[in-house]
Order: sequence, then structure tokens, then C-alpha cells
Amino acid sequence: MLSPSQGKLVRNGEERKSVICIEGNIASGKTTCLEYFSKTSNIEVLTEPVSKWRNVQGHNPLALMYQDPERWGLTLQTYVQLTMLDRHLSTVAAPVRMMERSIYSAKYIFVENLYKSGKMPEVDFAVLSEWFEWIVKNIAIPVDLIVYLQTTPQTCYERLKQRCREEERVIPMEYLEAIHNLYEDWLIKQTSFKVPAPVLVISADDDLQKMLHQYEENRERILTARRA
Ligand SMILES: Nc1ncnc2c1ncn2[C@@H]1O[C@H](COP(=O)(O)OP(=O)(O)O)[C@@H](O)[C@H]1O
Ligand SMILES: Cc1cn([C@H]2C[C@H](O)[C@@H](COP(=O)(O)O)O2)c(=O)[nH]c1=O
Repeated sequence: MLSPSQGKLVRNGEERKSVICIEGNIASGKTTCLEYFSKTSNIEVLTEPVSKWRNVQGHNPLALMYQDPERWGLTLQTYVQLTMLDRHLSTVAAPVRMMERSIYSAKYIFVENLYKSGKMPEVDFAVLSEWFEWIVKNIAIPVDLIVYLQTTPQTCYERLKQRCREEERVIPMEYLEAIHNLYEDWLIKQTSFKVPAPVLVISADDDLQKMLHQYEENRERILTARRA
């Protein structure tokens, strides 16, 4: 249940748990990272609700958006915003919640990209922006640490082709470059939008073995992240 606390709605009992968001470009290795940490007993992992974005009551807004972003961008991003909010507000048993992306990156990276690239009409962007502003003003969405899996767009392009998700066959290299640049502006240069938590940057172009080694090296920092 949501209750008012200091002017915002807060999910009961979740205030003292820590929230880690794994951020990064498409196919950067976020799910693989979450899978690795899911074996840790006091971490509960929440993957991105991609299956919902591919099937809402028999419709596939993710595929529609890639086919015709001008027409379906608002539809997909409205649903992404709802489902990400639902993920943030879900109750977990473990003291640490590790999430794939966040409502913040859905807005600051993907909505922003559609708008900046001229593929989202101004009115759609305005409606989504007002929704987003209302949500973050009225509902507590705490994040303790952002783990940014930093890759080159080229690495993501290769992994994307290897993963072979049907809807994403049409994604060109330029799309991954645009998403990469938005992530870099947000989390590295910190010049675009407010960053809701400290950022831990992990170089993620390495092979799986080296990635697991880096996750082990950073395990303590990740598990002990706490907001003030
Ligand atoms: N370090 C890595 N080296 C090589 N391939 C990887 C690595 N990490 C993930 N992959 C592969 O790349 C693809 C995308 O990884 P995934 O974890 O699904 O990325 P994301 O969740 O960020 O989209 C998958 O096929 C996965 O097996
Ligand atoms: C958050 C978000 C995602 N998408 C798209 C981008 C990808 O095609 C999938 C997510 O897959 P990933 O491997 O986890 O990156 O969804 C989008 O279009 N809009 C969004 O806000």
C-alpha cells in the first residue's frame, strides 16, 4: 500500500531497503549482470518487463514502435513508464533490490531520443513529460546506486545481433550511438538531466569471464550502497 510521507506517496515497508539500478545501452549485458547477482541470497533481482512491452493484451507495442516510431512511440513509452513505475513500487523480501534500468532512463534516454531525433511529435513529448513530472513529484522513487555498464556502441551492436530479438532486427548502429551519447551525457558528463543517485561505472566491453571478475571486485560497493 502507498502512504503519504513528507509530501510523497511511499510504498510501506520499502523505505529502508536499498535500490540498485543497472543501466546501459541495449544489449550491453544488463540481464547477464542481473543473472549473476540473482545468485546472492540477500539480493532480489527485478528484470525489465520487456515481455510485457512485447505483449499487452495480444499487441506488441515494442515491435510497433520500431516499425513506425512517429505513430507508436507514445504508446510504447506510456506503457514502459507504467510498467517501470510498477517495478519500482513492487514489494521485495530481500534487503537489496537490483533493478534493470529505471523510470528515469526510460524518460531521459528513450523518450528523449525519440523526441530529439524528430520521431516523436511535440504534443506526445509534452504529455509524457507531464506524466513523468507528476510521478516523480508525488511518488517516492528512491535509488541508492546506479551501476552503469559502459560499452562502445559497436560491442552492443555485435551482442544485439547475437541475441537476435525479432523486434530489434531493424536497429541500426546509429540508434545505438544515439542511446550511448544520451547515457554518457546523463551519467558521465552529468550535463543533461538530474542523476538520482551516485554512479558506479563498470567497463563492459570485456568477455564474460572478465565481467564476472569485475562484478566480484565491485560486489561490496554494490551491496552496501545506502542513501543518506
Ligand atoms: N561480456 C559479454 N561478452 C559477450 N557476450 C555477452 C556478454 N554479456 C552478455 N553477452 C551476450 O550479449 C547479449 C546481450 O546481453 P544481455 O545481458 O541480454 O544485455 P541487455 O540486458 O543489456 O540487453 C546476450 O546474447 C548475452 O548472452
Ligand atoms: C527502457 C526502454 C527500452 N526500450 C527498448 C530498447 C530495447 O529494444 C528493449 C529493451 O531491451 P534491453 O536489451 O534491456 O536494452 O526495449 C524502449 O524502446 N524504450 C524504453 O524506454
